Amino acid sequence: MGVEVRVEGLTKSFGGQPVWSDVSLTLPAGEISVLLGPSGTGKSVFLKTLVGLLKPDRGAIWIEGRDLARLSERALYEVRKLFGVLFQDGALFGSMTIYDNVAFPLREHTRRSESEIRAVVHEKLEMVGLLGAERKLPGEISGGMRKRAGLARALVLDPQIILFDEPDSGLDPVRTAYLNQLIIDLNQQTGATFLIVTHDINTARTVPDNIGLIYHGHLAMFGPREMLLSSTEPVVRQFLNAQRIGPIGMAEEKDSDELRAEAEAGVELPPLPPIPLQLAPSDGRPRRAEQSPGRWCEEHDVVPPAGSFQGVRGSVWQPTEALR
Ligand SMILES: Nc1ncnc2c1ncn2[C@@H]1O[C@H](COP(=O)(O)OP(=O)(O)OP(=O)(O)O)[C@@H](O)[C@H]1O
Repeated sequence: MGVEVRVEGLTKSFGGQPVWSDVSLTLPAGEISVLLGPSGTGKSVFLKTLVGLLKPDRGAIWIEGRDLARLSERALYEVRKLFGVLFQDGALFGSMTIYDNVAFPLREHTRRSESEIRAVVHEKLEMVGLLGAERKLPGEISGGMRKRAGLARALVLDPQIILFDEPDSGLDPVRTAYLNQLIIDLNQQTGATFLIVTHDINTARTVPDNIGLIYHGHLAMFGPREMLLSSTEPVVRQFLNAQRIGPIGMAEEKDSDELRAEAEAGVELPPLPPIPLQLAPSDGRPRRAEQSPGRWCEEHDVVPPAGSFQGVRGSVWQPTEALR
């Protein structure tokens, strides 16, 4: 089962320039959370700070009673084993086969024999639908397969927390749909706590249990999926509708003159799109943190956007098919 990650008042700057300040949120154990935000707002920096690759200026990251921000390098080395990270491009070693790439953390961090390693590597490659590709080099497989290989490598130490940095970047919509289903199924199988950084609105709307939005150096919002998807905050509406109208500009934030001009021109953001159903696991069982659709809205007296919670849930993922 995954572990809770509690972030309190986290601030990170480079050369005196804050990337984001005072970020507080809790990733509930075993749930899937998504982090959204315009480009350059520091989402990757946030993931790197969580895993201890970057040190925050202030604040705490509580995991199992330990504050990662205050641990020594040695203690951090141990805590890092709780994490699996899927970097944007899979971050595979180009000269190593897929098998050796996936085996790498086991050879580095454990004393397992080669036959034990083989069993784990095969198990994880099977989980991501890559059995049969072991002898290939990263350059010989597609971008989607490289991401799967990166994911298999992220899984070999049985992490409690898995961080995904834009898993869908560079993938076509069909591959993105396969990958999203794989993410749901892996969460179902492993019970680990997932945090996904993505720009894909469809992923953000259907995959997570919780959503956060970083904007203008702060965490604008973080909470259950329905809270964000029904929010009337202009920045949320603009982002979810992929509009130019609203507070987010080309170079991050629009100034007050630009916003006034928009208001005077009478341009308005369109209403929020309907809230879709969450993706369902392929095993036909409910998601680990399943809530009935519309429950959060009902409990908080929020009227969801018209047409919400309609349609058919889920799809069946076939690993062998995904390889082709
Ligand atoms: N090691 C570093 N040293 C100095 N500045 C850095 C470092 N890493 C990131 N930055 C800066 O921090 C800011 C946030 O970068 P980051 O890559 O986290 O944004 P992002 O939200 O993930 O962007 P995108 O969505 O485009 O991937 C950028 O201005 C970047 O130049």
